[in-house]
Amino acid sequence: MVLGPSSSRLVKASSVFVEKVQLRDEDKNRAFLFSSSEKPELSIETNWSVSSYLIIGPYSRKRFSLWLNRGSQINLRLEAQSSTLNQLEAVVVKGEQKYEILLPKLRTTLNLLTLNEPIKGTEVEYAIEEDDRYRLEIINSNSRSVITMLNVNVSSKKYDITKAKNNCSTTKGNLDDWYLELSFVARVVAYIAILGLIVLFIFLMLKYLGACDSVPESYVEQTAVQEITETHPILLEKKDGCSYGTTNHGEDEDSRDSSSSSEDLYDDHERGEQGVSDMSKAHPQIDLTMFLYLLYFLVLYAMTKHFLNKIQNLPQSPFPVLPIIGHLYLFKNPLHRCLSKLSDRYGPILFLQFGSRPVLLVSSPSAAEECLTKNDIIFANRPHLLAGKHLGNNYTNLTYASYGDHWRNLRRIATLEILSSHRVQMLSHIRADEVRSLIRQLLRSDQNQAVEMKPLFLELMLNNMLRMVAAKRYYGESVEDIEEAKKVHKIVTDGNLLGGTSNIGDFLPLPKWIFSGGDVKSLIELQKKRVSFMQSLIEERRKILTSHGSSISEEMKTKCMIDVLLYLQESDPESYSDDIIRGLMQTLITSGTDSSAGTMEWAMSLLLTNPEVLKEAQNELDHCVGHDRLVNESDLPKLSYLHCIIKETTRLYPAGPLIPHESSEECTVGGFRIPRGTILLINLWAIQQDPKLWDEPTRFKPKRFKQSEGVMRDGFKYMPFGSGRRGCPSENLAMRMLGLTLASLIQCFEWEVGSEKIDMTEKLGISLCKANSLQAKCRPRPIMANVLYRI
Ligand code: HEM
Repeated sequence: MVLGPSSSRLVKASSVFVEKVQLRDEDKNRAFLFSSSEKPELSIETNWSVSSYLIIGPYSRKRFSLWLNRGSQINLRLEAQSSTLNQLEAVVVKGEQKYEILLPKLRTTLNLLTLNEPIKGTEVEYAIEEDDRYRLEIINSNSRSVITMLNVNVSSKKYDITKAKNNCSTTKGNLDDWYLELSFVARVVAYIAILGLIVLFIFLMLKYLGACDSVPESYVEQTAVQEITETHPILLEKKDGCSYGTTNHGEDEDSRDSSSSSEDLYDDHERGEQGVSDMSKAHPQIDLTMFLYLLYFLVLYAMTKHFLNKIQNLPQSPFPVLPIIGHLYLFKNPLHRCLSKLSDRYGPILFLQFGSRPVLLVSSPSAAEECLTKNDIIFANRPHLLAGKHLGNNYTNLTYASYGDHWRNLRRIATLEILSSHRVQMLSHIRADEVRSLIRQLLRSDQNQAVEMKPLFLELMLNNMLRMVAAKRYYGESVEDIEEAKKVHKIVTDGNLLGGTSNIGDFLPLPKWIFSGGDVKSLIELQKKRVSFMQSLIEERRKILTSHGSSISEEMKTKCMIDVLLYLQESDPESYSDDIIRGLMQTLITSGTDSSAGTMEWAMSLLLTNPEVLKEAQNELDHCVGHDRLVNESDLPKLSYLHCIIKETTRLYPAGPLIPHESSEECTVGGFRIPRGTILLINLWAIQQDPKLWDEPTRFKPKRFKQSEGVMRDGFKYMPFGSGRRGCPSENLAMRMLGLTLASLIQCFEWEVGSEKIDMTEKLGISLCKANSLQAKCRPRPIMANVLYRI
């Protein structure tokens, strides 16, 4: 919670439910905590003021959060050079979740000192009408940084704590946000007592309904009446007296009896109908009983689960958790956004139940750090899901394998033999070739027609990966076998589609075939095709290598990944079996194509919606590379603005917005107990757009990364490639590919939006991609004509 200098905040906690309140003050601001059985009066008034010099960058803002109670007054005074003052603004924003900009009570302009350039001031005053969090924002709309003097004068209303009992301490005179943490220890006894009362209440209700319920008996009786034949009603009529024909009653009665048979029949028919209508009344009662039983069961289950979580010291969990489906009823697509909302509401460490599977949802850098450093090995497993079983070769592929010797061996081969800086550098000609081929394709396209970008980026990445893996390209120029290309395209796109879909059967404690029979069939079919395609590539390379016999050169042995691995297979057939080679090929092709192609598409979409950023990137390229040659990979370190663009794109649209891991043993996160076998989801998307960590988090502002050039991580608040043991092994390759492609497209073409507005809707498959593909128009830049002519 936020506090400010000399302020007080009232927190209500019922002593029935709360046993203890703890205050954590990690920044050592020193805060007092008082407890009182009565609500204290808001009657103390204190004045405090702070003056501070601020340096605010161009088009940016500085913010400070305070807690103010109703009746407080806040006065802000800004002083700055007169030429900048008009573009400086101070506002107060109210609210913790929903923001509301307050209007000042008073606004005056002051004439102050006169130096070389006169310093002028402006003053605003606000009256606070509600206890809430308030954010002071100083907005600089100048195109240059400004130095400003900010004076804050607050007349603050505080609660009178003279009648309070316990306390602990503070005072700090600057304007930093003050975050304290209050935790409430639940009074378990109170919860159990209430649970008992609810159970008793439901039980009594059921009992009461049962006692009043003569329906079941009459229901049976009436059913009997309804089933008998025409003569039976007369028999029934005599049931309580004597048997028919042996009566002692008088004649009248006899005659009435005999003559009344048809009436009785009619009466009984009516009674029969009565029975039917009673029966129809009985149904709602039965339904109600069933419903109450169900409700009783649900409440009991949810409350028991809730208590157990508290008793077991598990993190907070949204209430209620339902039997069988757990919290699945809460989710909708896209999952990362939905989970982010849950974290906003319940906190950054949440314990969820995806059907029968426990899930730890983490949405803060500190909790992510705890999972990926202190508990790195414990969380180094991946969750076992259907896709991993069928597409991951029974969880033996690098991405799906559990942490252990097998995974270590695969990871070693991938990082040393395939994705090492040396090998990535050696294969730079492939990337350059493929990017040039993309440019040629765009040059041939109709300039008045919009081009769909995603298929082009996918083909670029696929050709690139297939050439690295098997020295073979499948698309575009100089590809003869179109049918084969289509087949490969389908295998890869189906893999992206099915690999990214979560199956409900993964989470329900029921046999998988009930919910995922169809999905499993498609996964098995697809995997068969993938295995046969990968094996055919291995055989092709094996044939080429054996045909060269011992005359094979060092250069040939390292032409592509399969060659390197087949060569290693000779000396260590077990570590480099065909199975392992196939698995690695599959992993690289699947992990490498969609993530990078998707990021390229996001980056181009963002550039087209922010033409000033595109222009600045083009200027940088013109300045650093010029117009006489095409940009190449060795230029990338000089292109710092382009690097910021890529970082900002992966901040807003990380290819893996939810990083999935699983715990192999019990551990603690944020002081909570996390059981073994818990799926960990780090909501990277939520962390990278957290308003507490990022200024204007949803805006595309590449310059925010200007200070951290060259690095692709900022602690645990920005890590698009993950972190720790299971972090992406291909960051270097991906960054080169992204950098070279975007730089070439920006250097060679002028870009325009293809349709009126670019739709930025997200779709979460194997990676986070655009729901609707980007359509863009491009014209070759005349200034690059000489280069493009030769390309
Ligand atoms: C923009 C491009 C990319 C992004 C943003 C990205 C991001 C990620 C992330 C977030 C993870 C999970 C990290 C974790 O679990 O902690 C990951 C894992 C992985 N990535 Fe990437 N990736 C990209 C490109 C690539 C490429 C081009 C390849 C391969 C050629 C690749 C191969 C892998 C593999 C094999 C893993 C699994 C590692 C393991 O489980 O041990 N990625 N990536």
